[in-house]
Amino acid sequence: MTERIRLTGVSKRYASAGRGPGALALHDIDLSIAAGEIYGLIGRSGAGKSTLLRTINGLETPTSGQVLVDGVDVHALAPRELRELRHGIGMVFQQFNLWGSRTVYGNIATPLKVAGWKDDAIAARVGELIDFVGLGGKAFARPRHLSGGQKQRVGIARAIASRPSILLADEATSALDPQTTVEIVELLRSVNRELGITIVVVTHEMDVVKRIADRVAILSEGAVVESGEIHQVLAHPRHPVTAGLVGSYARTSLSDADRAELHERFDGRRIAVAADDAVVDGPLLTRLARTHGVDFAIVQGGVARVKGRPYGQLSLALYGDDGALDRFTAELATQAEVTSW
Ligand SMILES: Nc1ncnc2c1ncn2[C@@H]1O[C@H](COP(=O)(O)OP(=O)(O)OP(=O)(O)O)[C@@H](O)[C@H]1O
Repeated sequence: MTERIRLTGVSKRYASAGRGPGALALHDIDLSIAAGEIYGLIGRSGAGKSTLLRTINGLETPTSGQVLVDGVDVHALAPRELRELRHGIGMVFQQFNLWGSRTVYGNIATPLKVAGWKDDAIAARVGELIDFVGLGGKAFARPRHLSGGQKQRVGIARAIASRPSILLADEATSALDPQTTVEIVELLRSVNRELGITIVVVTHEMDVVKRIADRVAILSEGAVVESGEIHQVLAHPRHPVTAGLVGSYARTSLSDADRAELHERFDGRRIAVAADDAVVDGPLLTRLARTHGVDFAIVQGGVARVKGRPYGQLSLALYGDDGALDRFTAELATQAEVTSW
């Protein structure tokens, strides 16, 4: 694995408006992002996601710690070197940040002009990008005549115009409706797959990281509380903040209120089974139930998939005699994560 971005012990405290210390936006962040992957940073509003993203291209300076991009210490660079580094890092924004007075062509061409490209090279590159992002025929439209999704396509074309190796996406789909979000996520995936660009996606939407990320870090109050491969994190969240994000998204796990209510209705043996491959990609539950003479009802739960692999939870109420229930539960537990509720 070639490491593209590494953060070591990164903390950021904003200057306070008045007396006393300002907000501690980042606390001792360690993160490693590989070349060619899509890395998701998810967390609630105020968790520090944007601040973290902006330390990568030097828009924010950490109070302490180090940010390396391709081994180069971003915050030790002279201004001219930093400008150079930024040519290799594109960025897209929630509100698109297009120049309203310029056409689609003008928006995409501007960073190339600034970088000193010749006019004919710019024309060829912009034409190519307009096709790549699916805006054929719109070259001379102004942003006010474009939909949100089309504006973000321009934003993406502009961000990748000078062939960066990294793209930072700060809530790039948060201003879009669900269908347009899916389309923009697909475009970002093409940027990653076809152009080999490493992408860091900041979002508060679980559905977005689930669709796009290879790996994910969960931020809470300026700290990374959990990180790992996307399926692993969704299927087996270890931190309550992660479980909260996954649970409220997939609505699979029981809240305390659900549990209290369901306990009144189901006072026998109650188990929750993680919706692992073994449980939902085959007839394990019914087979074991038949073998051990047990019946069950699924009282709540859900199964979702990430990269084709299932995750989620099924809450069951079991019916049968104690010995049969013990044997059923014990055998099930050898193949799936089983808890009682
Ligand atoms: N320029 C600033 N000056 C002072 N405090 C700031 C500044 N920018 C952010 N903060 C504070 O730092 C913390 C992290 O903010 P940040 O914008 O990074 O979080 P976020 O997870 O991206 O949230 P959101 O999705 O709401 O933007 C918050 O407490 C915020 O109020």
